[in-house]
Amino acid sequence: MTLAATLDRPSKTLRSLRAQGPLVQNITNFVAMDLAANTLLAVGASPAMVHAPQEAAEFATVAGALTVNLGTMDSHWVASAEAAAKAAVAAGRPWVLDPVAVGATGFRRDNAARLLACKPTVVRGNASEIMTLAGLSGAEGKGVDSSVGSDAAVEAAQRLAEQSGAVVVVTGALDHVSDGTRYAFCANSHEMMTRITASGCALTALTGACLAVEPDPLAAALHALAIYGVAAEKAAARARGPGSLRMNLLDELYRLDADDLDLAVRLG
Ligand SMILES: Nc1ncnc2c1ncn2[C@@H]1O[C@H](COP(=O)(O)OP(=O)(O)OP(=O)(O)O)[C@@H](O)[C@H]1O
Ligand SMILES: Cc1ncsc1CCO
Ligand SMILES: [Mg+2]
Repeated sequence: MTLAATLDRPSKTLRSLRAQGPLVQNITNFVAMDLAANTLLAVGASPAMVHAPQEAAEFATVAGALTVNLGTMDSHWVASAEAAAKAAVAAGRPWVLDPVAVGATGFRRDNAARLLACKPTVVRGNASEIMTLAGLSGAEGKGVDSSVGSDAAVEAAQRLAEQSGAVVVVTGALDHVSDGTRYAFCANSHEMMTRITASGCALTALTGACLAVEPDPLAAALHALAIYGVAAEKAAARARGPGSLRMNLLDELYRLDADDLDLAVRLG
């Protein structure tokens, strides 16, 4: 399958990110805050971790995009996230849902259902999470990690996109994107990325940044995967292990040349 010409140039989105430096609000987990904020800064965006019930919704009307990650929620944070998501939608701002470990507990399933009802622009998760949200059983994750490969969740992604109206991203060895009608994948990445906690959560934050500068949500999600995947490959090539991979990932996101990106990316 050949990719539409509008989708196969992630350099355009990277250049827009650097030129516009979008403000991205993140209601994310305690583990991910540092990596997600540094990922956004490295590509040229401005992160703000704003979750207090007194301000989360107000801030969502000002930020270029919102991301909500259900990794370490409590009931107060869920209420903040729901209010912020509704405010973002009312203000015409895109928002991303990351349903961390949604299959693990009833609390997480309830939280994800409440947030899905607030119409996310993009849902980004691993294969177990996307299969659970699509109502397919048999793939309960191992806590926050997936128990199956991403290829097993392609149909679930399409089904969830149709059900929810969101663009759905499933990450893994191949990263898949569906809006229910259109489909694309990104093959760039490195297996060692699974040894860095919150590497998916940081990608969710980057997806928010891309949505703030690219109006087509499928293109924005795919280009976030491309930018992140190419940077991850370059970072892994020089890494001695997960510690230096994490450091190199931020360096490579910062250094990534837009023309090199289009040459290195493997999209389909
Ligand atoms: N088997 C794999 N081979 C190569 N890259 C992978 C593999 N699995 C995941 N990745 C990459 O790792 C990153 C995180 O994806 P993953 O599916 O692990 O997210 P996640 O489970 O939500 O992570 P976390 O919860 O730790 O934030 C993505 O960039 C993805 O492409
Ligand atoms: C390890 C962990 N636990 C809750 S959220 C999180 C970060 C990866 O999803
Ligand atoms: Mg995750």
